[in-house]
Amino acid sequence: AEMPDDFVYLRDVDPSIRQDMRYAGSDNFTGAAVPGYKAAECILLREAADALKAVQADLKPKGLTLRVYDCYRPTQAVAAFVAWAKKPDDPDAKAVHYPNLKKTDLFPGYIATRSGHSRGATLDLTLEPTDGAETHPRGINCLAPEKDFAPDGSLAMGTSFDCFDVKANTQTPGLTTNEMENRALLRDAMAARGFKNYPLEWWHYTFEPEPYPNTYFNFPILPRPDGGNG
Ligand SMILES: C[C@@H](N)C(=O)N[C@H](C)C(=O)O
Ligand SMILES: [Zn+2]
Repeated sequence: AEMPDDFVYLRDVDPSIRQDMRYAGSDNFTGAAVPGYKAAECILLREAADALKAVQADLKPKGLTLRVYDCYRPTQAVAAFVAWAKKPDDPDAKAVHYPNLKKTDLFPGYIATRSGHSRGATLDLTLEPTDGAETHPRGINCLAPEKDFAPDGSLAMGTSFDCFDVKANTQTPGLTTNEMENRALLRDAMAARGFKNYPLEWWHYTFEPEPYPNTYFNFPILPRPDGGNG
């Protein structure tokens, strides 16, 4: 299947939004590149991408930029997550991403068996200073204490991305004032342009009303047709 006409590469809509597409490489909870991610590109429905561009513009005067971790997710990738759940733990990936839970506890709350990401209007993201260094350390426990920033240079949110734990719940108790303010900053910036947060994961947002509320797409994420990859 090919990408339908109403999907776009986010890079074509707003190249200033940082892209750190974790499922296209091995730095994710499965420890390997995920099937269907053949390029490190954020793809979204045009309406969602346009709204995200508006969020990015709103944040610019604050010296902040969005950093996206996952956007459209093919259903073959969701199937690969479900298959992953049936295999034994990789101790390293467990220690980083779900130190307190069993794989079977992760579904469907933290990892969906039928994901909104496959409908094209959902994405995972955070905030970071525009002038911050783009670092990408690996293997750090996602619950490790953060000061002002997460290990990847993004704002401290209390956990890093894809931390499957009660601490990732957006309104979890025990956050510092700074972490609560950062989560609220992201939530308010996204809400202003039509995105709704998923209460179990501070990083997960859906543009509403969804253009395809009942359609789950499975076209692969391919390199941008002009060959540009960044
Ligand atoms: C796996 C995580 N990044 C995520 O997106 N979780 C939600 C529940 C989903 O899979 O749709
Ligand atoms: Zn998500």
